[in-house]
Amino acid sequence: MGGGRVVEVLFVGAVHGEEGDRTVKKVSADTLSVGERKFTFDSVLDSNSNQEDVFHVVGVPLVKEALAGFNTTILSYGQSGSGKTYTLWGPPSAMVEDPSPRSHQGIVPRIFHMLFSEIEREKENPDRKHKNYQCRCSFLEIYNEQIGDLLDPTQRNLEIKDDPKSGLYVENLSEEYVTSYEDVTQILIKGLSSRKVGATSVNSKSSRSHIVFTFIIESWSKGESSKCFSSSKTSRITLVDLAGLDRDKLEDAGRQHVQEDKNVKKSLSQLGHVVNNLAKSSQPENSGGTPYGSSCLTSLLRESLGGNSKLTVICNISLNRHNGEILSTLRFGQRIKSVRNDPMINEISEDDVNDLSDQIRQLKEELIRAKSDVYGSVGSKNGHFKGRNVRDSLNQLRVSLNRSLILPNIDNDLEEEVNVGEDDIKELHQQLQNLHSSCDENLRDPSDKRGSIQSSSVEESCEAADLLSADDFDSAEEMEIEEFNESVTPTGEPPFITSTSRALDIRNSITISSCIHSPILEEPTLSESPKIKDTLRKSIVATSTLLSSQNNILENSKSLKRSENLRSSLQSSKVFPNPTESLAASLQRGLQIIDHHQRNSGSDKPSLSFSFEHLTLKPCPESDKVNASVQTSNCPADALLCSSCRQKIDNNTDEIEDSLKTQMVAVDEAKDMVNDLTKAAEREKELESICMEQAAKIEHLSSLVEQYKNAPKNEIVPFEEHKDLKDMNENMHFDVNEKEALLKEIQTLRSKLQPNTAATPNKSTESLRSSLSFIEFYICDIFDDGISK
Ligand SMILES: Nc1ncnc2c1ncn2[C@@H]1O[C@H](COP(=O)(O)OP(=O)(O)OP(=O)(O)O)[C@@H](O)[C@H]1O
Repeated sequence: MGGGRVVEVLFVGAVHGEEGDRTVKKVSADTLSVGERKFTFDSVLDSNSNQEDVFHVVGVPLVKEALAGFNTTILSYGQSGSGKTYTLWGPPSAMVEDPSPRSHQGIVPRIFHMLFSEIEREKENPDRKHKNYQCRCSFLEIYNEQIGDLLDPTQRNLEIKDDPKSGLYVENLSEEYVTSYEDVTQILIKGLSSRKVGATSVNSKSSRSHIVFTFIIESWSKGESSKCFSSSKTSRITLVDLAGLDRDKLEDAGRQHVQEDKNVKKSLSQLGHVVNNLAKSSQPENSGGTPYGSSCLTSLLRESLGGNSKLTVICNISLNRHNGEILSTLRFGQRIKSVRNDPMINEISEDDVNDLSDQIRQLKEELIRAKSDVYGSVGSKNGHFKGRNVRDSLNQLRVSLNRSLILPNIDNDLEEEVNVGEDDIKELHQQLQNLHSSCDENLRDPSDKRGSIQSSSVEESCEAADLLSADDFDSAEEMEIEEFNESVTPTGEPPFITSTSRALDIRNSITISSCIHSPILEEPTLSESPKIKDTLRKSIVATSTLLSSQNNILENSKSLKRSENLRSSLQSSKVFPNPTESLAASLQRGLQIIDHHQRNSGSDKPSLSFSFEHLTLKPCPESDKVNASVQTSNCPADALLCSSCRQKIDNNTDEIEDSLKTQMVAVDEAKDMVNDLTKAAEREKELESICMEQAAKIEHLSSLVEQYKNAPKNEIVPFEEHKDLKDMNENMHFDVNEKEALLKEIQTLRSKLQPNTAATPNKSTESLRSSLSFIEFYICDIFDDGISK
């Protein structure tokens, strides 16, 4: 037994005679035997001892402990008629007597006689004249599992309430302030006279209820230099007289008696459960599963059993009772002896209060600042980031990241096509007509071998070109799809999707299609732009989206500018007399259009973008054109190009694929970043919640300190509130590790935004870095200047 945990068990009673074949004997000052079995307690008193002896063993230590600031409890336990009431209170007639060794006065009046004597002595002590006491008491009984007020018998069936500040209390239980021993004895007499009594087989005035007398002492020591007090102590004395069990049934016991007996038995059984549980766990912190709430008695004794109180249990036995009852009482004494309580001096010093007061003032100021920062209506103290909070910033960050995630998606690149305007298309149409004219000229030269080879094809192409008009573009996309489907080979591969066409396909702006449906096109004579044939009208693919949004696009100054650029690009194109050269040039222009468009559209979007500059094809030298013409027999798109161009396109396709891989890496990084930021947002939410909790604590602490500092000294402040102050003070601090963790998160995010991070666009990077800086600022603001200590 140590660490301030004290459970004293005394044996009090008439120890004499024999019970059956077993003799009950006091063996020593702390041991008794029942037959061969020995029981050791802190003290054993027999019939040779009187009330004064019991008081010296139990009462005197209690008074000293109570005045020192400890909570104390006496629990009187034993079978009916064993002397519990006699030991505690004594006969009513003796209550008003002056205590004397010979008096039958119980230990309770003796305790209060001594207590007030001590208080008076303290007051008269010139060294301690600044010490003041206030005492108040209550008296209740638990009868048939209902709480009644013994000082106001009209108050029946009172309820136990749980207050977060002061703990459990009995609602509406009257309290009497007392200033003298006489005051207390009057109250004891009044309360005891109201107690339910009845006849048992061994006690004509047996107590039918458990009674609890509670006495609270508060003291203030004034400091020499202080206007208030230097320390305050509060202690509670709890005196419990249990109803006794009567195992012998009275023959004429009525229904009421049976009910009383049943309730007494039940509540004592639940007390035994609680004690067993506490004895097993033996550590207050392990008493979480203790069934205190199983009865009114155990609920009210929560602090006395395993809590903040010094506990004394008086086990009364009478040899007139059954052997089993004696053993039962002794076993209870043994079990409760191993219960560990955790008593402490309930004191609060002026320094504590001043510290708390300062802390509260500081916290209040910081809370106001933190609130204004969190909710952002007035901005931070430095005037930065007005009207924003961290979550807003994170949301913006997330939106920015999402944009970056979407734009590299190849499937969505159709948007790039949309920006080709109607005028651009018309210009292209004009370009085709020019090519058509060129084609006609070639046809008119029969001496040109290449021209004759090309003739049928070109004728077909020219027919196609004739059919091409601006209106035809309305259905261009649909036709493109149909054509593409038709051109898929039995192996499932589009026959003319070469490396070049794949590269173009990626850009989705120009599609090179072959003329496989025309036998003419089987000839290697395709020397014009692929737009010549009707099915090739879709060589420039204008999506329906594009057409439907033309007006909007044209109204947009940027789009208009792009259109103008495109137009001038097209207008500057010359018509090539040679069909192959013309085709190559057409391809080149198409690529230039795409390139130009990509660069322009990329300039106003913080998106990832491809550079197609490296894909631009130059017109082939004349020597290569002849070869190219020969190679067009199977009409694959790349077959229309020279070998060096093809090689270049192949290489470029690889570059695009590499570029795509890079974009995918960037997408993954961005996704990781979003995840990280989501976590950071959740942390920020937790931080805000901590702020709110802190606010509640501050409010409460503030009211408590104000109460202490401003209340007149003759007012009573409940003890629980002192304790609360201490507890809250201990829990007041923020964990500085939280700040470090948050800043580390920010650092990690920032490292992902370094300029060398693959494919992260500058504009987005700047935005992200700015957001991170704001979050970092916010965290430092909260922790460094704010609530942390
Ligand atoms: N040590 C003692 N000296 C003289 N009389 C005693 C002593 N102990 C008990 N008595 C008397 O025995 C009777 C029963 O005692 P008491 O009422 O205190 O028992 P109890 O344990 O409180 O019983 P119950 O549980 O039934 O209320 C009383 O009349 C009391 O005066």
